[in-house]
Amino acid sequence: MRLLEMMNEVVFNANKPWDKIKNTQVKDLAYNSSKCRDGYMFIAIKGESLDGHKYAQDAYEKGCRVFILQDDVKLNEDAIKLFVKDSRIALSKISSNYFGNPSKELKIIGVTGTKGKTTITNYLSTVLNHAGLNTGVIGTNGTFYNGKEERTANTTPESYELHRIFRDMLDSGVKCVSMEVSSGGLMMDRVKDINFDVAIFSNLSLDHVGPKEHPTFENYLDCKAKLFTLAKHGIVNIDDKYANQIIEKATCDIDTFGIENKGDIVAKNIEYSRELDSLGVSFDVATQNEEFNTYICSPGTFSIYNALAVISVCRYLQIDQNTMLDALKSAKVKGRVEVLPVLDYATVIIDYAHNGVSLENILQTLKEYDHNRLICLFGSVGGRTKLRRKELGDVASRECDLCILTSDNPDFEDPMDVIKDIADSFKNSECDYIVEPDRKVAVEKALEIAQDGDMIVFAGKGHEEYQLIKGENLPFSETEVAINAAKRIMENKGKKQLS
Ligand SMILES: CC(=O)N[C@H]1[C@@H](OP(=O)(O)OP(=O)(O)OC[C@H]2O[C@@H](n3ccc(=O)[nH]c3=O)[C@H](O)[C@@H]2O)O[C@H](CO)[C@@H](O)[C@@H]1O[C@H](C)C(=O)N[C@@H](C)C(=O)N[C@H](CCC(=O)O)C(=O)O
Ligand SMILES: Nc1ncnc2c1ncn2[C@@H]1O[C@H](COP(=O)(O)OP(=O)(O)OP(=O)(O)O)[C@@H](O)[C@H]1O
Repeated sequence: MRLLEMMNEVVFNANKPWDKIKNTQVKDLAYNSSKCRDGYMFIAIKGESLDGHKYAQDAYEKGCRVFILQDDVKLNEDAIKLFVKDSRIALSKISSNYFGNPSKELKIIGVTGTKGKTTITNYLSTVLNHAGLNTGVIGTNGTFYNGKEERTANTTPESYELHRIFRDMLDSGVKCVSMEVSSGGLMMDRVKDINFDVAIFSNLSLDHVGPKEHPTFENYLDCKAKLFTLAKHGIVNIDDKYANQIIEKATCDIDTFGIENKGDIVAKNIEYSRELDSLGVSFDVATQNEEFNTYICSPGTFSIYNALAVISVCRYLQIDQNTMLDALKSAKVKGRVEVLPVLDYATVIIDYAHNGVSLENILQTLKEYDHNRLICLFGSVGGRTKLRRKELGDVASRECDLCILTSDNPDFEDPMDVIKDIADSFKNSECDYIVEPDRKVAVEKALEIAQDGDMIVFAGKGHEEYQLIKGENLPFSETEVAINAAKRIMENKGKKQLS
């Protein structure tokens, strides 16, 4: 591709005369020197831990002759150096140009917020695909479209990856993209050159503030709000404490949703239902002109908010109402409040909740259903802040009847040290707990002690199919362990296996 085509709309100074730049061709671009090949352009980024400029020489040795730089670096005479103010911003524009600006031809819906991003994006793709709009998903669980699946390093991948994925989606017939937009992605300008059709705000609570993330909560909020300056239309959860601040910073028109009495669309007459293989909720949706009943097979108030976000998008995109309601009825997301129908006398749930806010949400939600004991199995990641262990321990010891403390990605830390920190929260609590560092044995124990009407939550792993131990992701499927253990238990009780 012509270098100048790639640099379209990028402001730069060059170390070479116009004639030389004008005729230069570039094969591809890379922001990591290890990915550089002969004829590539290298973009040097000043990162959180390293400075990409230090790797320019490495890129040169691999055959790069065009360099996008913020600072000058010493390179051989034949290197073309293009100086920009901010390399990450340049990366975004250059990537979009290189892949032919695919986001302009796709309908892109971005979801931001502390909780609910994965759930809303997946619900959206279920509904839109059901309505005949070929929809791809980008987020924490990876990238999915047309039967293709790709793991990505970030919830919101780097701009180069995003535009590459958009191009492939477009070429394979995708019309619409439902993507998670993390505050980190917004802070690092990964989505700067995306034309969002719709932006959604689910909620905001304290998270991702600290080293290598956001310096302050205000910065976290500002980054989330940025999405509403990149979109044509916004959809906001008006019941959230920070909704008005998001709306004030938005440059697009906004629709709102809420429960009971606020918002352009409102949920009311809420009823919970519990079956062996599902926990659901039905409610009426009221708009200015109409009212209709909705059912979703996910429990609690937060699921209603997630569904309202999806309903708002469908209304904006003019999706047929019956098609939408039909798809919402069965929309599920792997590892998000996923009910495993394995015991015929207790409800077993796998959920990704791995911080205080989300664990509190799921536990309080489950308590709204009739139950015997509420049992929670969980651990906390090793080698990270002890605050998360305390908040998880505090919430679980307050909300549950029994807890099973186990491992959750201990990495290089001794799982028993993490468990001891969590157990501190139980000192002044009436909640009993069992310690079992081996997560497989812990899951088996939890199912063995289950009684009639119990609700058992396996929290933390969600969709993850590994356990991070000593720097290595070792295969571990909580679902598989639970299904096998439950089969044995049902057999021993002389009962028919369920799944
Ligand atoms: C701390 C952080 O945010 N790091 C992100 C960042 O890496 P970085 O640019 O700081 O990388 P660095 O290691 O300092 O290296 C600087 C530059 O040198 C280059 N390099 C490095 C080594 C080498 O040999 N050659 C070379 O060229 C690197 O490619 C890079 O361009 O940019 C990378 C590309 O975009 C990200 O993959 C990476 O995310 C890491 C994996 C991460 O964990 N990030 C978290 C904080 C994050 O982004 N999370 C959000 C979800 C949370 C939220 O809601 O905000 C997400 O969207 O995933
Ligand atoms: N709207 C919501 N409000 C509060 N909690 C929620 C909401 N939706 C889901 N949850 C809870 O948070 C957990 C994570 O949900 P989800 O993965 O959809 O959020 P996310 O924004 O993608 O989170 P993360 O950034 O941790 O991946 C769920 O398993 C559930 O327990």
